[in-house]
Amino acid sequence: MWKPATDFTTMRCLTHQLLRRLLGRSPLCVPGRLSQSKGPILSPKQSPLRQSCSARPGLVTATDVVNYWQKVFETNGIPEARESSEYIVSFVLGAKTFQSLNSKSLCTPLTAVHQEQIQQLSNKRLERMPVQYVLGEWDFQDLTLKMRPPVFIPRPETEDLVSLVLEEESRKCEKNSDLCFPVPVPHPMILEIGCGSGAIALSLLCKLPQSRVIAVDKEEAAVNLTRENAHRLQLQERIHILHHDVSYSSAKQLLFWGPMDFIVSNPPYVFHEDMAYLDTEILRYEDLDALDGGDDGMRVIKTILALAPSLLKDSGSVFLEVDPRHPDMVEKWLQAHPNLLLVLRAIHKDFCGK
Ligand SMILES: C[S@@+](CC[C@H](N)C(=O)[O-])C[C@H]1O[C@@H](n2cnc3c(N)ncnc32)[C@H](O)[C@@H]1O
Repeated sequence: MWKPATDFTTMRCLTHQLLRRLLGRSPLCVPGRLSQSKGPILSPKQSPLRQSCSARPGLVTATDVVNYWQKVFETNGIPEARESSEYIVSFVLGAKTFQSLNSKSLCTPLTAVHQEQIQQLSNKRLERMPVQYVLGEWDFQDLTLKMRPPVFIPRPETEDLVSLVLEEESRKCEKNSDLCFPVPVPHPMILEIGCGSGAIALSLLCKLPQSRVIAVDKEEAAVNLTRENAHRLQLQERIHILHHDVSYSSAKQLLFWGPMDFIVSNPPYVFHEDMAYLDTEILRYEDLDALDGGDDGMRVIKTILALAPSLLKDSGSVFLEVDPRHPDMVEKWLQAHPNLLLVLRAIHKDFCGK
């Protein structure tokens, strides 16, 4: 008889602690009440760039421009002003980070074209557009993924979720090789429910070269972006991307590819009443359905757990990213549904201890 296990793992981090760890990475994981946006105080069109030039009179360097836009962002209450400015300037100069620009690039006067590009991108940030959407790309694990509103921007704590699946897979392989007569381990089949930009699915495919992934999302924009990212990364051969709204009756459709070794999901899990307190960046630009988990944040979690017994292999596991309140709630829910034969096997905290 199969005995699926459920691992509960990291949860979306909504603390300033995270901001400290993330400085320079994501402007999105900061908690925040809906800010009272008053619009720009400084108009970047009245740019005092020339005054801030520390190269030759009349010329501006990358450092000047970063300092200038940092001030503009700060004056206008844009979170992570310095990081936003650095990301935009380095992106336009073809670098990932400001720190990676060499001293020559930092001292060379910027061209008018570069200044214009920086101005255009910075104006988007002034509208509270997340830096990831402003740049149109972002890194997740070792991958650079295209980003496009309103598809959910992958958060750094979700990298922990991917690592947990990888650890479980390598544990399984080790266990098998310890056997006197190791059996050939079949290539892992993974189902991701709610793939968004494809961050989890594509990272797993990259790290597990024998694996296959079925990536499902109910939003066409998400499915299209996952497909685009899969092609860009040349991973399209091992991924099936499905536009489907997963419900209690999805088992037959999802079983088309056979039973799964892993179901992984970062589902919408924000309690509905907390939605109004999310950052302005999120509320204005991201698909709120990607975050809103209903009254108890469990709407999609329950659907996944109810489907898991029919979709998993005997030794299969479910990995979910959840809110800190959810593990207890899930345990109670599983106790109330003993017919599912699911066991809550582990709870992992994310890198900021939540
Ligand atoms: C929090 S986002 C996670 C996206 C991506 N996995 C990541 O971690 O960056 C949740 C995703 O689940 C999708 N989703 C929500 N409910 C769904 C459902 N019933 N069936 C399929 N996808 C769903 C949303 O469209 C969204 O893309």
